[in-house]
Amino acid sequence: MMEPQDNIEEDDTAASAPPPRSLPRQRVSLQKSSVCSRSYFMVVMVFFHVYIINVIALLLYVHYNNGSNAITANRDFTSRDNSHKDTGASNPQTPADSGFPRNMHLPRIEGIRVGHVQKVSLVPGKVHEMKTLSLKPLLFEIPEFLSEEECGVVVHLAKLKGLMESQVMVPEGQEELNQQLNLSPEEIFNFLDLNQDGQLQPHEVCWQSSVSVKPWFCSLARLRKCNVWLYLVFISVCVCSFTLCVICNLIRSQLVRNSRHTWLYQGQGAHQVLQDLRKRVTHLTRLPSSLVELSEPLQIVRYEQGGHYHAHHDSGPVYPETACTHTRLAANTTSPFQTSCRYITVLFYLNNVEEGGETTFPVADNRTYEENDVDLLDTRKHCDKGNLRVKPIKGTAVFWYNYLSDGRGWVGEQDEYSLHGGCVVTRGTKWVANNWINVDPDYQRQARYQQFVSQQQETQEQEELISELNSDQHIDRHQDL
Ligand SMILES: O=C(O)CCC(=O)C(=O)O
Ligand SMILES: [Fe+2]
Repeated sequence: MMEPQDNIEEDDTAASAPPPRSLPRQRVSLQKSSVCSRSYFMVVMVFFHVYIINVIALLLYVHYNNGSNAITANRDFTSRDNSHKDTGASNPQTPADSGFPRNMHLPRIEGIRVGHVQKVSLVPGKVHEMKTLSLKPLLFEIPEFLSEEECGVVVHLAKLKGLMESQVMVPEGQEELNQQLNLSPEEIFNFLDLNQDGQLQPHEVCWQSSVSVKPWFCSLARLRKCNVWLYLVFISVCVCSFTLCVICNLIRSQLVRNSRHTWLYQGQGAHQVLQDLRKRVTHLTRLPSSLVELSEPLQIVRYEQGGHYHAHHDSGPVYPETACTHTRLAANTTSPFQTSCRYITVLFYLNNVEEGGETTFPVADNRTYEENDVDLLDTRKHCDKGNLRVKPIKGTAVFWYNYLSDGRGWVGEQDEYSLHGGCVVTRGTKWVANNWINVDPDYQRQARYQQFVSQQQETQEQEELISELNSDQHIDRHQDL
């Protein structure tokens, strides 16, 4: 664009003939127009560049917006609208025979109002009463869910199987050990996540830091493992010395939980009481049996006198990048974040506790949460300040939803009000059992998992049939406790 102007000037200077009289005026006007063209040119260029920058910005915006839409679409995948398509005809991966209907909706029991009692039929010839204890979380109590004998059988089986410490003390020098072991962030996370719910509660983190400043107690833990006699000497010293006992209690109160537990398989071949219990839970929750059957085994917990479980969520929040422990195998994901995706907790009381040991829901129905300054998570100190406490009565079951509904019949966000814990057992022992129903908030992942399991079962059945035919021997089913 500069060239025409230059040419004009060159043409002017090249003119060798004496300039006509009008030339100076013409030259002045030429110079004027040159100045105008330059500013015009500058303005045009500025506009041109602004235009180009705008176009690039627009393109970048569209590009990234599409990207985030993809993420949103991925998240929406958990919604029923999408799952209709994704698990339906458009998804050849979800077979009709995987026990996972294409339009599965999770029924959710209505609480109506606190104190509302509804009759439920769980076993032939008996009607149970189910009382709404709170709406946030949706929490119910069912007295006589188990008979006295059934409670006895479950406790007996747990004793036979043997219980392990629910939370072990952490040895000192943990960091150096980590370096030696070369633990990945995921492994360290799982290690810190004492209750394995996929998230780190303040107590879990606090416990780690308290360990580092109390090496003396860690030595106690080591001695306990290594030398029973030395440990007994320590225990005697603790019993005799008032000061030491105070410190012991302090440390115990810092544990997230002070209990022992074991797991009991409830599938084919398990004790009839355990199988019956699972069927009853299916009726109670009104969930598809395939979901209940593929959930965690029954967890039995024993608290000695002084035992507790600080307030916690049984399952953590689920983001698109969070994997569920139960569907992980089939999810084809390498996400370091995982949670147990326990949609429902059914808690059974297996004995009557002499004193204490209530299950607390400190923020249920949000009546006192805002006003309280105290640490409501501390079930040793502040159980009485929580909103709701359930007294453990032998045979009673309580159950609640750890997740809200997504409004379309599937699992939504974590229900923060489902925070709960076990108050300290002040006299006697406490036996409880947890039946957790695992559902992946991502419908597609749950579908793939169920498909995966049914394929495995088919292969196993085929193999069993072949080996039966080959050896012509009867295969005894494994009788698992
Ligand atoms: O012991 C209780 O009352 C509650 C137990 C509990 O929350 C659990 O085991 O996750
Ligand atoms: Fe719990």
